[in-house]
Amino acid sequence: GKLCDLTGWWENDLGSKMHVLKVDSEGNFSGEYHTAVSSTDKPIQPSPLVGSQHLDKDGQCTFGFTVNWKKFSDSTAVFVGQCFSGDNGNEVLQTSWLLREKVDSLPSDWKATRTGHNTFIRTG
Ligand SMILES: O=C(CCCC[C@@H]1SC[C@@H]2NC(=O)N[C@@H]21)Nc1ccc([N+](=O)[O-])cc1
Repeated sequence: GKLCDLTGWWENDLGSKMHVLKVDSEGNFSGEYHTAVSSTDKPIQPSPLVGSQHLDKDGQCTFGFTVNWKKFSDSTAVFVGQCFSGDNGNEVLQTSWLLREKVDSLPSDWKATRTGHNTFIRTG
């Protein structure tokens, strides 16, 4: 089957958009994350992402990437997931994420990490 190459534009169930610029021969990639939601009241800005994927021939590769929200919030998200080719050939990315916000002190560390999941499909 075809290689699962994450290059391109993706949209998730929250309406966030991800642009993967280029996947190199090692599976490393970079891009930009345009989140549709945030828990900071600062204006949302596109934020850089870096990640890596497997380049399996069956097209159902696993991957991970990190988003640094440096432009508008002192927090970091990591996503891990797998690409699945639907029956109609459409690719779906099933992901889980951890979102770490910066907290003021160690006693607040317990409440600093959120987790969730997002599904992404390619945008036209
Ligand atoms: O809000 C933020 C930065 C934006 C996070 C967007 C998350 S990433 C996982 C999920 N999937 C998406 O597409 N979008 C959401 N950081 C932040 C978090 C917490 C606090 N806080 O003060 O609690 C402040 C800023």
